Amino acid sequence: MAPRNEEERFPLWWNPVLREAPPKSAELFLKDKQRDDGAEGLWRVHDGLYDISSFIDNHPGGSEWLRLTKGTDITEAFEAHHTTTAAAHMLELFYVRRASTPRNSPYTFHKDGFYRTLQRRARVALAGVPRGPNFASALIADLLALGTITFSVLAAATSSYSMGTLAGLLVALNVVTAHNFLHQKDNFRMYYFNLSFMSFRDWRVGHAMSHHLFPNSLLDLDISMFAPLFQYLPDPSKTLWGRYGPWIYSPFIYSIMFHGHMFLRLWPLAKGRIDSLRLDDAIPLVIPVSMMAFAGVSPGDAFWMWMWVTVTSSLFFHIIAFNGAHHHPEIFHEGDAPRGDRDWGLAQLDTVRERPAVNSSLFAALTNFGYHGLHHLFPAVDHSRLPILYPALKITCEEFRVSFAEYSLLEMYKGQFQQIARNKPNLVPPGQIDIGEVTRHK
Ligand code: HEM
Repeated sequence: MAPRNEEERFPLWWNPVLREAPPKSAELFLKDKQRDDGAEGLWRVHDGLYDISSFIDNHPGGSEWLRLTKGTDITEAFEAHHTTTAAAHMLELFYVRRASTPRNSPYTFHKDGFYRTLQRRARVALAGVPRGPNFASALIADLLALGTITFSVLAAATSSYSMGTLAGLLVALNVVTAHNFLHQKDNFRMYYFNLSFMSFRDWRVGHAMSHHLFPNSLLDLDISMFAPLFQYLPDPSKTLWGRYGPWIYSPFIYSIMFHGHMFLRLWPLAKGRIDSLRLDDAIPLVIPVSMMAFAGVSPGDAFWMWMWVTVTSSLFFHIIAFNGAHHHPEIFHEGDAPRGDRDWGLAQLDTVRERPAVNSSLFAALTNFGYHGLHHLFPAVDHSRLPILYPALKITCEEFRVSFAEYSLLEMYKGQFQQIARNKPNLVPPGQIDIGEVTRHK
């Protein structure tokens, strides 16, 4: 197939008529969707409008998913989060009418397409298997949370900034692990995420609804929120500084990002908007309060050690997160020629590369965004259960002649910076690779 022409290539998701600027926050992302999705104040799934107001508080996944998404098209979220057919059957009870506009999203979920085929196989593989954490997954998360507090207290007690750095590493690993839990039905381990000053609530929108469902596009907040500091899309208008500056300033920016979240948490307070704060926004205080309570240090000493733990954890977390599975010059980003088949599942695989080193154990996967392709395809399934789905993924990839490539950690680290430097769109769509080149998961 010949490379697609300019009009077909760009924009794929981004409709400049509808939006003046990419969304920069979870709030804006939802507002844009409410305006653009043709959901008419209800919930849109494919071309149907549904009023699920009466179901919000009974939703087995938790009420928040539905409350947050009122007035938007939830097709991708709905398809990806349910591994049984129960939700689809239940949805019919709430049907109101057909939507009057076509869907804004380019993605499809055809009955015999890649994702629906994989979903059917995944259902068989997961029959009788709980979707939530197994013992090991829960234990890893709990021990990391406990380790975070223990080492923070030890750092304060010994006034050791090396110990504080170790505590920072544990916070970072704890937060990446807690990310597994915020995708699932409400559970207490999702609160571990907030120890970092980030909020699991914001991540349920900015990460679960935006990045996960529209990866590497302008609707992906992980892309739009960090521009112009980190410009991942292959935009020909990038400046030399925009392309190569991150090679110099990344570590500094990574280190202060948690403080950025702290500022965002405190900003409503400064403006007297106490009602916008939730009880779980106070979770980061567990660290300094534990330092004072168990190490007996003064509030001032606890504060400075806490700030150090926050800086180091921010650095470690963002090294892991930014250099994860999505950015490399060979991976599809909006602006590149897209695959002709707009199946949602294929779009996930086109924007992810697996890293065997972080798929080598459950601990490595939980703390480094491992099993990433499957995690995107089935976000509500605990990481400990995902390996069960590899045979289904492999067969489906073979059937649809889809490559499922694996890169080394180093390739991905280098690739992330090379991707920021890339300003020319790839003209050859994903899916043009010969199946013989496919690297398969064992
Ligand atoms: C924004 C859209 C939605 C999201 C993100 C979402 C998320 C979730 C999550 C995380 C779970 C727990 C899954 C598990 O433990 O395996 C779940 C379960 C469930 N949800 Fe939703 N949900 C959404 C919309 C809906 C809607 C519209 C309905 C039906 C009207 C629905 C019905 C159900 C049912 C019946 C279950 C339990 C069975 C199953 O997991 O398949 N959900 N949902």
